[in-house]
Amino acid sequence: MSQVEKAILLMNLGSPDSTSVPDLKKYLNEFLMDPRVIDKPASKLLRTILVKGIIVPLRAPKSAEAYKTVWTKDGSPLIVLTDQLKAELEKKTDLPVEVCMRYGNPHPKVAMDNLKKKYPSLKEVVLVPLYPHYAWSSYETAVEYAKEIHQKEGYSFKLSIVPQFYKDEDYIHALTESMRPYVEQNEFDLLVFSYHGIPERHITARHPAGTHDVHDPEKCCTDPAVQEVCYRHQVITTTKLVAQKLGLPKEKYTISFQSRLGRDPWLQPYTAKSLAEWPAKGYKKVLVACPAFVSDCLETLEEMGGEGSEIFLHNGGEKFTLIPCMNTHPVWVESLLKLIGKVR
Ligand SMILES: C=CC1=C(C)c2cc3[nH]c(cc4nc(cc5[nH]c(cc1n2)c(C)c5CCC(=O)O)C(CCC(=O)O)=C4C)c(C)c3C=C
Ligand SMILES: [Fe+2]
Ligand SMILES: [Fe+2]
Repeated sequence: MSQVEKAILLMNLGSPDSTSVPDLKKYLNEFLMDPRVIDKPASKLLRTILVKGIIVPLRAPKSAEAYKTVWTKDGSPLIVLTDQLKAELEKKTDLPVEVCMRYGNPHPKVAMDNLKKKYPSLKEVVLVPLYPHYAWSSYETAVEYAKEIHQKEGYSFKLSIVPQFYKDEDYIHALTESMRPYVEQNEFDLLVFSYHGIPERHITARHPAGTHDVHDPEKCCTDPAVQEVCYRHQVITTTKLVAQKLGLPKEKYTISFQSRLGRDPWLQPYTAKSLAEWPAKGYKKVLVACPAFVSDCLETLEEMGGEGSEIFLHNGGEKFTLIPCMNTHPVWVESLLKLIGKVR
C-alpha cells in the first residue's frame, strides 16, 4: 500500500464538455449562476430569470461557435493545457497531482475522491487555484467551493491553499521569461498586458468607501490589507514588476481589460476598444500578453488571437503578435513547485 501523505490539486476555471449548444448551456448556467460571478440582481429568483432566461439562451449559440474555432482533438485548450501542466509537474515531484475545475468537469469532489481512494494515508492536499490574482469571480469562488466540498464530504486530509501569487518572485520570473523571447524577437510599438476584466463594483463593493480610484492607470489602493483582495491593484503590480524585469520604459507598455459581459462598467480601458484606437495613435505593431490566465483558453486564443487581432488589423494596425500563456513553460513548472513548497 502506498504511503503517500501529501498531494497537489490543480484547480482551473473549466470549460464545456463539448462545443454543442446544450453543453454550452449547461456550462454557462453553472458558471453564471455563481453569485460571485453574476452578483446582480441580489435576489436569486431574479438572477435565475436573467441568467437562465436571457443571458444563457442568447450567449450559448455564439459561445459554441467561438469554442469551435479553438477546440482541439483532445477537447478544450484550457483543460488539455491544465492536464499537460499536471504531467510536467509529475515529472518533477514525487507528489501525486490531480486536476479539477470550478465549473464543469472534472469536478473537485471527483478529484478529491480519486486522491482519497488512491492514497488512503493522505494527510494533506495542497489546492492550487490557477489564478495569479484575487477576484471574487476567479480565486475566491474556486477556494470557497473547494473548501465547501472538503468540509461537506468530511475528508480526513487537511486542505491547504496556495495564496494568490501576483507578486511572488518566482512567478514574476516565470512570467517574464515566458514573455522574453517575444519581446526580444519582435519589433513593437506597444506591449499590451490584457487582463480579464471584472465589473468595477467587484472592486469598490469590497473595499472601504473612498479608498478606490478605479481610473488612475498608475496605481490603485494603498492599504496592504485591501491590496490583498484587490484585483486591480494586483494586475497593476504584476505588470510593473514584469515590465521592470524586461527593461521596458513606461511608454512601451500598457494595461487593458478584456472579456466584458453585460452593460455595467467593467475595469477600463477595454482591450477591444483600445485595439481599434491604437493604430491611429501611432501604435501599429502590438505585442499582446494575457497574464490573468496561466493556460491558454478561449479568451486568449479566440478573443485575443482571433477577434482582437482582426479588430486591430482592420483599423490600420500592421502587426499583432499574441504571446502565449505560461502553459507548460519549464520555468513556470519550477516556479509552481516552489509556490506549492511555500504553503505552510
Ligand atoms: C482569469 C480569471 C477570470 C476572471 C476574473 C473572470 C471573470 C469573469 N468571467 C465572466 C464571464 C465569462 N468568462 C468566460 C470564460 C473564461 N473566463 C476565464 C477566467 C476568468 N473569468 C477563463 C479562463 C475563461 C475561458 C474558459 C475556457 O473554456 O476556455 C466565459 C465563457 C465563454 C464565453 O461565453 O465568453 C464567460 C461567460 C464574468 C461575468 C466574470 C466576472 C464577473
Ligand atoms: Fe471569465
Ligand atoms: Fe485597489
